[in-house]
Amino acid sequence: MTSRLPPLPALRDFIHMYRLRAKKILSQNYLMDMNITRKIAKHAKVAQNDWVIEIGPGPGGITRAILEAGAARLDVVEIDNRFIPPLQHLAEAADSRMHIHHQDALRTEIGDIWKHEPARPSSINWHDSRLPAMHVIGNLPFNIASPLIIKYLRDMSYRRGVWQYGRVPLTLTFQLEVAKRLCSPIACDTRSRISIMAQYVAEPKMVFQISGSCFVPRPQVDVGVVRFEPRKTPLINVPFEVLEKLCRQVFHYRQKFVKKGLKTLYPEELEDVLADELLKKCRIDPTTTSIRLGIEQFADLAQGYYEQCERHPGLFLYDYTNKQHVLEQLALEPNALPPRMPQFETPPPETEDGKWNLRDFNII
Ligand SMILES: C[S@@+](CC[C@H](N)C(=O)[O-])C[C@H]1O[C@@H](n2cnc3c(N)ncnc32)[C@H](O)[C@@H]1O
Repeated sequence: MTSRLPPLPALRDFIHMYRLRAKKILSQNYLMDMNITRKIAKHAKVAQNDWVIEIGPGPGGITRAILEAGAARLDVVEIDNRFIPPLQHLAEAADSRMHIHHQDALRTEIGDIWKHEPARPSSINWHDSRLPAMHVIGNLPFNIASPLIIKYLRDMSYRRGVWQYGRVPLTLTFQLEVAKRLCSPIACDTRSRISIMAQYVAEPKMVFQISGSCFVPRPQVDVGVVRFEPRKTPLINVPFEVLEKLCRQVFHYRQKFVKKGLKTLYPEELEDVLADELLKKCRIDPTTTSIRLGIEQFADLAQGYYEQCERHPGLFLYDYTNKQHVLEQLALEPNALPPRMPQFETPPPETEDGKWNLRDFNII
């Protein structure tokens, strides 16, 4: 079922009416084809009465599609003041369903937007198979897509922001190369830090691709639309920041033996001992490469590295590019130990015999 909007000027006319020339500095590439914007809303699974936050609505192509799909409430976050009048035009047509936030998405705590809204859809327990009737959607500017997805994955891992309400799905666009990395399976050239960070806490799926020629102005690259469904239980049990640091160093030398990247986690005097200890404990061949490591091996590495950081205060703060870094001094810093793992309620057993295995997830 769709919700009709009263007659509005066509998107193209909107652009002319409000003189909306794309600004390169804000990576503005508009989607003018309503068939594509409706396809995004459909793949995001927006249903009648759902609540949605849209990042970077611009002239409002996806915004219209979300309203047409029947969203009961739509909050849009847009940084460029030139879009506010056309968005207000749309909001008036949407019969108080739409709310505009003229601000920077990178500085916006999207979880706060609905905090004091009593009519908000019910929260749903993370272990429930159902998802809350809420969505985050955006055709993101390429220049903020990466920091924003990292922020959202971190919030998801801590079940904060909109994820305090349950496993709210995210549907975002990325340049195709980044979309492929997010969804990359093991042993592919596209496998990278972001593949692990996205896949341990969510199930990212590239739902369709959009040719660059569908955007105005046309970007140099094609685009992938990725839908992230948060996992009931993350596949790796260490704080987000610890995994992020481990992955950054492990993927530092993609073509080299994994040990070379791992060594950059430690000060020179400890690098061989601690890298060997970790590899041995995780039963990982030191001559393998990072792209050949499965999520299960990352889970072991992350757990082992976390324990090392607890045993050697200051290690978590160590940065091999900073020549001033000395472990004894870092150990005196207030945050010398890694962050604590957030405590969530124990998940119910996944199978009849109460056991579950990472191999049940087909991404290893
Ligand atoms: C690629 S355009 C997409 C516009 C529209 N969603 C569409 O599909 O046609 C990205 C939009 O994000 C906005 N934007 C850029 N940086 C932003 C930020 N930090 N916070 C919020 N919006 C931002 C731009 O002004 C622009 O409207």
